[in-house]
Amino acid sequence: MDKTHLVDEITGHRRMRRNRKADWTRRLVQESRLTVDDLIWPIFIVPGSGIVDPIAAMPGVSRMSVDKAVEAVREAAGLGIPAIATFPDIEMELRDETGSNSLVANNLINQATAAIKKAVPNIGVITDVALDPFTSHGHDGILRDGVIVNDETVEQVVKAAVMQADAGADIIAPSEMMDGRIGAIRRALDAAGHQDVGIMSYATKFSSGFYGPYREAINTSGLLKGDKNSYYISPANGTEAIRDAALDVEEGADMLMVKPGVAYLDICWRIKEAFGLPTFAYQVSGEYTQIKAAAMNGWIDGDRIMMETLLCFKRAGCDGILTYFAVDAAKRLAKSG
Ligand SMILES: NCc1[nH]cc(CCC(=O)O)c1CC(=O)O
Repeated sequence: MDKTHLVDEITGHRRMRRNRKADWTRRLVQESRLTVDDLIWPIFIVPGSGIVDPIAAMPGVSRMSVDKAVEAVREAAGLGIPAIATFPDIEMELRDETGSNSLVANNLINQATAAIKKAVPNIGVITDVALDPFTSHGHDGILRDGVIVNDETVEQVVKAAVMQADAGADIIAPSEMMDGRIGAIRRALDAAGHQDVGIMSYATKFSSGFYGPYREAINTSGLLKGDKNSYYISPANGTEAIRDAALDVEEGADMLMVKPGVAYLDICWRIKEAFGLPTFAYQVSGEYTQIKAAAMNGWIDGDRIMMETLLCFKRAGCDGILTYFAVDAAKRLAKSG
């Protein structure tokens, strides 16, 4: 039997492979593209100087003292990366029940912001106001009688946000998922003269096992009692996530984030469709580590999967990605011209 004829009968004139036949056709029809402009690089800061301390659970990622972070950020800016996000790993002695170090004007995170903005003024600095790096229990808010208290936490987070803006932060990114925080932070920033400081809301932050290596990086895993289910969103709930994001939009968020990333691409798509705000995904520590670990075993092509996952965020509607791969991906993008 004539095999060509058989295919023709089934497909008619519709042959999808025509557009895939050569490199030039594939380039012509490519829908989504990843560029260096899409990348935000999260970094970990430690006290001291001259320190580059590898994080065991995140091969290729290190905690850096402020001086080393400045050097690394200068390199990132040179590669064209538009923004970084900072997370502090502070001394255990400074952590307490209420995370009071978050309200010290020249704490580690604010020192880092000031130094980075001074040395590399053209890179955007995004800071988180959650209390987990500062609390002795590893929770994102203030713990009273076993409960993370919402309004009291918001009050503190608002003050921390203003201090971060005073230190030079360009965008405040609240990740602690307390109700009402976006509006409260917006009002406080405006009252303090920081009208131009933006808010990237961790609008939909899911209660996820993918955060494991991050908690090692900032040394909260040993501290954390219980889970974060009373403030993060259940991985089962997409519609609830959209409602939560809607409130953040109403309260004045400039940008929205979905976290974690790859397992939540449906949320990215829904958020972008629903609000049209600049939408970002956070490819979190566990996602990074999965790829790295498998690649180190020779089981997958790590670079290929890095680029593939980042491109998939773009296809899912994201305007950009927070990723520990940012520098590696930027280098690859520079090479491929
Ligand atoms: N405010 C907490 C916070 N800030 C950043 C991350 C995770 C980032 C990552 O896993 O890469 C988390 C989650 C958590 O520890 O519960």
